[in-house]
Amino acid sequence: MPTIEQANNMSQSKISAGNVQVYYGDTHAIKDVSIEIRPQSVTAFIGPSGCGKSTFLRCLNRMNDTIASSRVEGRIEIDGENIYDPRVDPVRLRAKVGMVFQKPNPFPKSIYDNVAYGARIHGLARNKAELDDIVASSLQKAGLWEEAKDRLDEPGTGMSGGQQQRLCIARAIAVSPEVILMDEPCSALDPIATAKVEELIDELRENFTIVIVTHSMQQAARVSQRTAFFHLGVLVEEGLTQDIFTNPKDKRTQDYITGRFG
Ligand SMILES: Nc1ncnc2c1ncn2[C@@H]1O[C@H](COP(=O)(O)OP(=O)(O)OP(=O)(O)O)[C@@H](O)[C@H]1O
Repeated sequence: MPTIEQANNMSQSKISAGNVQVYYGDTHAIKDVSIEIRPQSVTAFIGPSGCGKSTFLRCLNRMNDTIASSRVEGRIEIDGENIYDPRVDPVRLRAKVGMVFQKPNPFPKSIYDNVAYGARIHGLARNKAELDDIVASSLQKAGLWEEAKDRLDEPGTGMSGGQQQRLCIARAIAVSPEVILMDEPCSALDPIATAKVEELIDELRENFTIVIVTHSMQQAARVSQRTAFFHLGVLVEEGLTQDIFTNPKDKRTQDYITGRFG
């Protein structure tokens, strides 16, 4: 029987993972990880290099399927649906669970076409006017409309690094995802662009469930409501961000947040 708190956690979950193992060939990269991720909030994954944060993040939209040597075991459900069910189409899953990467990676296309790309593939617009609306509203939600509206035909790659990352966020938003996974989205950005993306993450959580991998504990503290600390492939502890940073339960978390390793 789950405790009342566990039951509450379960009923509030957007993503529920149980006993997840990930292997790369013989390397056991994720060891028995179970976690509940809440909707409309930001969950940060932190931990020293190589602890498995990105590997676990990639499990949540089956990006690991693209790595031949990787094998995922255990249970991962989004809205109660097993995302590893063979009937699930990974392309549709990745529209529902979008991803933003470490380095901004706009397509070598115009700003407009970068944002319109996924909407076209998934047939989300019936005509040009609807596509225009999707592009405009996605750029607005990504906080990029003012900077982009007069240069929609220019290449996305001609924007600054911070603008390119917000363009990639607009591209992810354009296919109406429910979850956005971010793998160190600010690591290639300067402090001003980082602050803009962090502000954006805070706004986006009203409408999306966000999971962010970050090397920066300050960033985790600024943007997330909950934090999960990974070490050597194990999820050591997960909880309210303020508790993890001020009153961690596990000595390994304490050592990491006080800079004793990592
Ligand atoms: N494509 C891959 N093939 C083989 N092993 C991999 C692959 N990707 C990751 N690993 C291994 O899995 C483990 C976890 O790596 P992962 O990149 O998930 O960690 P991380 O915590 O995100 O690290 P970092 O913070 O440095 O990005 C490491 O031992 C790593 O070497």
